[in-house]
Amino acid sequence: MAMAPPVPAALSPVAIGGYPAGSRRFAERIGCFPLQALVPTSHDQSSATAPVLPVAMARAAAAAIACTLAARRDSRHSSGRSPQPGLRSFRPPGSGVGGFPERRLAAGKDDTTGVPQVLLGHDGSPEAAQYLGALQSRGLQGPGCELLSPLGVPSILPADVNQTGEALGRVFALLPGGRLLAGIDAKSWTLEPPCNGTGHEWSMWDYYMSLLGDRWWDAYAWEYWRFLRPASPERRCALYGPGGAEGGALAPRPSSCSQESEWWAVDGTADVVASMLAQHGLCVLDDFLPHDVAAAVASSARAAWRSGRMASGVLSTGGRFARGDSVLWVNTQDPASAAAVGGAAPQDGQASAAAPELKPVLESIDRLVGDVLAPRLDCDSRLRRVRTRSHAMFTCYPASSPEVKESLGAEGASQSSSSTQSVMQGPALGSGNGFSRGYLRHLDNVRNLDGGQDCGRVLTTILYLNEDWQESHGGALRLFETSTSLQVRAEVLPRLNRLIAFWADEVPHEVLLPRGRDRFACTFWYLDREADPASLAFEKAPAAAAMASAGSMFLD
Ligand SMILES: O=C(O)CCC(=O)C(=O)O
Ligand SMILES: [Fe+2]
Repeated sequence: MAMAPPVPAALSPVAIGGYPAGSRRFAERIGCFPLQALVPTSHDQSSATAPVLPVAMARAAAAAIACTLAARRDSRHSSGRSPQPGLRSFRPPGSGVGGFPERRLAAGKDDTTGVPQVLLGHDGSPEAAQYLGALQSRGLQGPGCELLSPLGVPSILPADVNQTGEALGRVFALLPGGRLLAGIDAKSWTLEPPCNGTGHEWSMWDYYMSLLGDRWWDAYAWEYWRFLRPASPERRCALYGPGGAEGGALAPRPSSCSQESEWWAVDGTADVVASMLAQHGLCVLDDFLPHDVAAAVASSARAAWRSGRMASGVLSTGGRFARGDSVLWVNTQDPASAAAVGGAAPQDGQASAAAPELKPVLESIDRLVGDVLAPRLDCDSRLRRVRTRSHAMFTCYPASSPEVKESLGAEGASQSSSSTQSVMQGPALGSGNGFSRGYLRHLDNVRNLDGGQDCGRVLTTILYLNEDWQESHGGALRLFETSTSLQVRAEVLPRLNRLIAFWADEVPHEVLLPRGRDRFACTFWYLDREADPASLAFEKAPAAAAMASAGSMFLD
């Protein structure tokens, strides 16, 4: 992989634009590019390894922006109002439409010499002009910085948007080495990571993909890498112990409990496990089950995969590229009756196969949730409201071929000049065909997000099923902090008989690409809604237990 050219000192530390909180919907409305507009800054740990957006792509994206702006301008002129962002209105770059000065962009295209050269453009709005002026006064000036402004494109923003004071215009820039900076301009110049694992984010990338074809991946990866931050020292120390490595066991079985099969339910240990969930939003238990129980489930999952019964994971919104797993919903008993209601094919979440080996697993996980966690987290009303459990979902993330070019993975990270920074794998995407083989950052329940639907999921629990899984096999579950989307909270390898539990509505996470091995897991969700064809009553539900101890006559 080509190293990113050194960041010219003249460009640092200037940050351009970014999405202020709340502007995301607006971004969708005008079909903006989700690239953050920024220049590497001194506090950016990853800039040394941030890949360069390929020049060809930067040019394509810039031309696409210009085309979109021009198309809007034309249609505003003809219809008198601004159209919705139209994916179809895009004309391929190079067609010379849109009045974008290709000539000028070309001047920046082979600037890998380190001579600062920044080409800037904006949509002609006074705010954007002012914004650029301010940038220039902060160092973006001189012979290396050429202003392409205005482009003759009037502001695309409808008056009501201006009144919100959020979004003011648009600026884009082509930086040395082909970095394209584009974004919605706003009053705030704060740098904010672009996304928090929402469907909105995925729709944006869908849009982006429709503009850029397969090259969208470069942009995604670029932006991802740009913002990715390793877990904070405090979190690492609390989760893994001093000097502990990511991917290790978080709550190892104490040797004094070695004879217990449910060692985690023993009083002192149970307290540790519950406080881990309370403090960190997740808990991880190694040797969760007797080894042969876990091994039986693992072979059942592998058999399901080999038999071809697993189907591609389903997403309800956006993100055609977002997940690369195959899944099979299973139940402990013959699911035919649930699956074949009215002869219809089973829906997402409805079991379509029986896996009797799951019975002891379910009993243990129910015990963990109902008897260990719920009573100890009594002050957290989320667990008290749990009533049902989803069917179990077997997943397989098929191995990416060893030669998958992970241009943003360990190879890129190892070029980091910082010895304190760990080598971190790139985003959950396979390169080349633009499709994920992992699962891009998401939340299992988006109910806390603006306009997000509540799917009832409270706690996600996953049992991993891969014997001898090493770090070199990739495939970690990467969990992020809640509010800072690319700040890593923890990374957990999918080792056989490891159980993880985390809050479904609070912990964004992604599955990184497995390398050279298929990756198997079994997931259950605990829900705060009534049983339906995709879920079963959870007998150890804290609410039920409380009623039982109170001798409620309504308990059935
Ligand atoms: O398998 C994993 O580690 C996580 C999968 C996941 O995030 C999901 O299915 O929602
Ligand atoms: Fe998930």
